[in-house]
Amino acid sequence: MTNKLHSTYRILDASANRACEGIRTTEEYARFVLDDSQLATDAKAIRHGITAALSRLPPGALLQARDTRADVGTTIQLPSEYDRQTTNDVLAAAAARVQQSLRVLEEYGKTIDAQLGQQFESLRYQSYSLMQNVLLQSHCHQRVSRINEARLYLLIECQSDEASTAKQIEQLAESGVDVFQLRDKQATDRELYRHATAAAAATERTNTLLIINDRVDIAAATNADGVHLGQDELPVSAARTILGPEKLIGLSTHDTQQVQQAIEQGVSYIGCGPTFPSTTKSFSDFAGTQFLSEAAQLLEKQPVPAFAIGGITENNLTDVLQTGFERIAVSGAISKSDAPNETAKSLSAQLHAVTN
Ligand SMILES: Cc1ncc(COP(=O)(O)OP(=O)(O)O)c(N)n1
Ligand SMILES: Cc1ncsc1CCOP(=O)(O)O
Ligand SMILES: [Mg+2]
Repeated sequence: MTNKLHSTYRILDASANRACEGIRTTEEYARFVLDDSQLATDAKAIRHGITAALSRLPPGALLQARDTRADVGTTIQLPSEYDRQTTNDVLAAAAARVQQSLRVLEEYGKTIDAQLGQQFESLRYQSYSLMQNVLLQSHCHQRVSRINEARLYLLIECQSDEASTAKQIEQLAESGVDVFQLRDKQATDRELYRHATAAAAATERTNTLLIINDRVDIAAATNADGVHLGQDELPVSAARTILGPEKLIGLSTHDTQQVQQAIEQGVSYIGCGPTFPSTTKSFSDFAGTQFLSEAAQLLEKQPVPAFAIGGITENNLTDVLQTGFERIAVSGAISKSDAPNETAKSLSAQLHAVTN
């Protein structure tokens, strides 16, 4: 074997191993984090495709060329290779590894035979769509687990400018707010769009969620996590058509029949109320704590995250918790407080004390 061919085989061997390891890492994520058998099967098919492509080479050629002890690359390590905080960091690193190594396989493969290069090119394209689907599913999965874990949900308006909206989110996220809903009935479309864009960046930085009130279009056009709909607004199915499978859809409910229908429509969460008279919205009828108790019972058998809403404050939170609800959505309690961050901390602590 010529020296040139020997080096090429070493490159193909190392890159095939890296690609297969990266795909295997993705496959485990699809299988054990996402519980998605189709994505796990797609990943496996790409791994097998790599093995099939390499079978065009003389049997044992790659193994014979392997010389790990003489490989100068095994000792080159960057601090970033050890920086993995979450399973998503692992997935992102694996995705980058797969794409780089398939490109290397494609380029060096071409020097051996054009068809080998083509096979790796096709596997690289397959890996792009696999990674895209896994990442989309992973976003969706993260949103669903965040809304499940959320306890304190805050409705906010656009502040004087986008930076102030973002700052408000950052401070209140630090104080325990898990979900922010941008609800501003006065803002123009352009203002709403700009503030939603800034708010989405702030919720991403703080690992919280951003929901847009009423406006499916703004939720779709920005990086928001979803939309909140009322009973007279766009049907859930229509919002789902616009938003696709990965965004959250919340629905307001005022009686148990609406709760049952919301569950059947596959909403991501529900708002239940109004519970008490509110300082930010006026109502003629109140579903009250009786409705919360009935809804809590219904939700025991068909769990969907549910947030009690309407006039909830530190003073009446115990009445809400007694109904079996463990999540609340508020506006006035925090936005009209003299010390919004302290109020948010106190509400969050009380809510977490119930479930911990
Ligand atoms: C979490 C949550 N629950 C209920 C509502 C009320 O929504 P809706 O009935 O559509 O009324 P408006 O907010 O649009 O006035 C909500 N916004 N959020
Ligand atoms: C939008 C909305 N829907 C029911 S109450 C309410 C306003 C927010 O609630 P509060 O200010 O009373 O906490
Ligand atoms: Mg509405």
